[in-house]
Amino acid sequence: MYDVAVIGAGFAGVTAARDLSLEGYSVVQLEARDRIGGRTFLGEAFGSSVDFGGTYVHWTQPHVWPELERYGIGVVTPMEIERAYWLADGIVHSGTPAEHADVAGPLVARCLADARARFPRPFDISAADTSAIEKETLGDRLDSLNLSRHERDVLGGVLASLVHSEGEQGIAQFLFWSAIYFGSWSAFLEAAGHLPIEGGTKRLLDAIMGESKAELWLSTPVAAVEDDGLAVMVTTREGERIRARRAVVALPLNTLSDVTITPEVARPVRTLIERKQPMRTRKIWARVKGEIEPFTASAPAGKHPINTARTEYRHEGDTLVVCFCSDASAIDGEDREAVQRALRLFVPGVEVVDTACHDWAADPFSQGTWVHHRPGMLTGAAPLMREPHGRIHFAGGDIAAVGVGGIDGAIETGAKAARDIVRALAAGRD
Ligand SMILES: Cc1cc2nc3c(=O)[nH]c(=O)nc-3n(C[C@H](O)[C@H](O)[C@H](O)COP(=O)(O)OP(=O)(O)OC[C@H]3O[C@@H](n4cnc5c(N)ncnc54)[C@H](O)[C@@H]3O)c2cc1C
Repeated sequence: MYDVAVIGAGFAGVTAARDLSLEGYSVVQLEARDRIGGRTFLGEAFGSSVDFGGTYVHWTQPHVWPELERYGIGVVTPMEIERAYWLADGIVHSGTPAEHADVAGPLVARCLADARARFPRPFDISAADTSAIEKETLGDRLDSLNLSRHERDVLGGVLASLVHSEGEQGIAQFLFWSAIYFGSWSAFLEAAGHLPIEGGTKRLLDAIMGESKAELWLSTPVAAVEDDGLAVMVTTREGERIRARRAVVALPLNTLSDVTITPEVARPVRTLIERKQPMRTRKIWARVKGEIEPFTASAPAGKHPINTARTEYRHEGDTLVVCFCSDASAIDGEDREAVQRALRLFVPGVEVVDTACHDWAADPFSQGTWVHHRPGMLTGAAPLMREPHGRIHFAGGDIAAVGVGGIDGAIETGAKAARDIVRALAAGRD
């Protein structure tokens, strides 16, 4: 019998496995894919390495930053952006980033004006009454602002990299993210999407794994996790059974309905698992010919197949552009011509040489991208999942308390699960 079975080897799982194994516990880590990293994935494209999933970190993020410092890993300085394009009311506008901010800033401020009042102490979600906003979707909020079509498109464009479905995503998570950054959406965006890890996310994962003493089993999807009152029995899809004193379930929310959890979880948690979280976006890398002028571009969800694009790196005389598409089904990321057509709306004549992407929505071991909670879930079911369920401890960026939706949150929850287990086992609570 192992002390702990950790299921999933994304950032949450590898953090939990490292921390527990360094405390002297025997740990087995079961991962469905043939690689670690989950929704972060440093892959090969254009004769180089690019991150197909989670990428950006920031020094204001309290969990990932100490990890980078622990292993002496830096971040990449982003390319200075010179031009902004934004699609509004059917017309592409352009200006300097400051001119775009002047147009968009007041609209974002109106949309998220109550962020700090709703979440005065973001680490304590019960600090204020959130019941009203937890019934509200992003679409409800946009409708309530009485915006002109032009204004709604400008605002929709600023939010677009984080939108799949205005009618399904709760406004609460937008307000929460803004509140973490003292009510400044632009500060949140800078933290969430600016600084890639030098050498890619795999470098940090490998550093964590290098210290971990856990036994890693790749290509081992788990089918069931049962707390039988004495210990936890983990059953793989192949039928192998592994017994442990405790288990960490560090799986994407959208895959949890494929795993039988016994005893049954609380009803709100079951609802969260069954309804899944709605984010089915797409991230596409485009190699564009030449060293083009550094730009950002935005279009509201549903109004263009590419909703945000940004020049990211120079590469052998060309430029790598990262694109986010609100709806994965709206564009085939492998279709060079479709990507070129979509980018030409913003930058006429731009020549796309090659594209690369990973389909996170169709991937059975993610079934979506980063989490965005439906109304009611951020302050309802997610906090319940952060508490131990008998000997089973859930972890993952999808249920994080502060870093919800990101690498930082994955590390936050992996470390918390490890602490909870160390405390429980040290107290003799098997
Ligand atoms: C396109 C994209 C862009 C993103 N951009 C950013 C960003 O810039 N910055 C940021 O901070 N975050 C970003 N994110 C979010 C971030 O990547 C995730 O929040 C974070 O990596 C989640 O880590 P995790 O360990 O909770 O889950 P995951 O990384 O999903 O790990 C879960 C693991 O469980 C495994 N698994 C699934 N089912 C089973 C099973 N049945 N049995 C065993 N194993 C199983 C999976 O294979 C996976 O390895 C992005 C995500 C995507 C998809």
